[in-house]
Amino acid sequence: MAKINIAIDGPSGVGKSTIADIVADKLNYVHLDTGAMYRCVAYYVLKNEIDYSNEELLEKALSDLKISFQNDHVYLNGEDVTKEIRTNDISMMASKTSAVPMVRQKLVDLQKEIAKSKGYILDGRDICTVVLPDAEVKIFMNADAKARAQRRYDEYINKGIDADYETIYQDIIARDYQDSHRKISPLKKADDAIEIDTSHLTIDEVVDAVLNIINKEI
Ligand SMILES: Nc1ncnc2c1ncn2[C@@H]1O[C@H](COP(=O)(O)OP(=O)(O)OP(=O)(O)O)[C@@H](O)[C@H]1O
Ligand SMILES: Nc1ccn([C@H]2C[C@H](O)[C@@H](COP(=O)(O)O)O2)c(=O)n1
Repeated sequence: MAKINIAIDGPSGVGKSTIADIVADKLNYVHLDTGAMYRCVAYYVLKNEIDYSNEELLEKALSDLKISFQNDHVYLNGEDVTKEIRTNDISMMASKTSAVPMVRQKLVDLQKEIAKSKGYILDGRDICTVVLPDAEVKIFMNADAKARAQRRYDEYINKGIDADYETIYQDIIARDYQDSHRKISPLKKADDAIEIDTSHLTIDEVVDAVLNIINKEI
């Protein structure tokens, strides 16, 4: 069966990467988690104490970055940063640095290059609107902020990570605001994307809903 490209956007913690991973496995597609790329930039900026408002310093930093994915692991200049990029500090910094035009330019170009051929599922904030506006399937996943905070809280507790529901909820609200109010490529539903509200759906139900949409296209 001929492969297509699938674009998924949505706010923080809605389940984009969980669903994209499962669907990619079922269809034998490649999942590209674009949020992980923005997280790598944030990690590099924080680790090297780079003033990202200084264009010269930022340009040099971006030219030094080599991001790669292998077996569900994320590598930054050869270092496995899979766990390190998932902290709350990195989430908040990624939301800030992703609003900088030079950062977006570099990562969007890379993402477009990677998904030049078919068989990719990309998830992020601007995939349907900017990165893959011609994708055959475009989905906007949404869920109530309280449901998203509860899921993230449960995830941390299950992993044995200390967590406070109220802090997670406030961070989600802050990140939603930043990601959807920035000047360049803000998070928004593309006019032609199909919206799925996952607030009251299980992971399996969301996977089924996504597969139903895809099956109409392939
Ligand atoms: N429909 C669902 N029902 C219950 N839990 C879910 C559902 N979808 C995802 N989850 C859980 O919610 C958490 C957040 O999911 P995930 O990391 O995939 O979201 P995301 O949209 O990729 O987040 P981010 O944009 O912050 O990276 C995970 O613990 C995941 O297992
Ligand atoms: N296509 C994308 C993907 C991510 N971002 C920004 C905004 C997020 O707050 C941050 C981290 O992403 P996550 O891992 O939570 O999906 O990166 C973006 O602007 N565009």
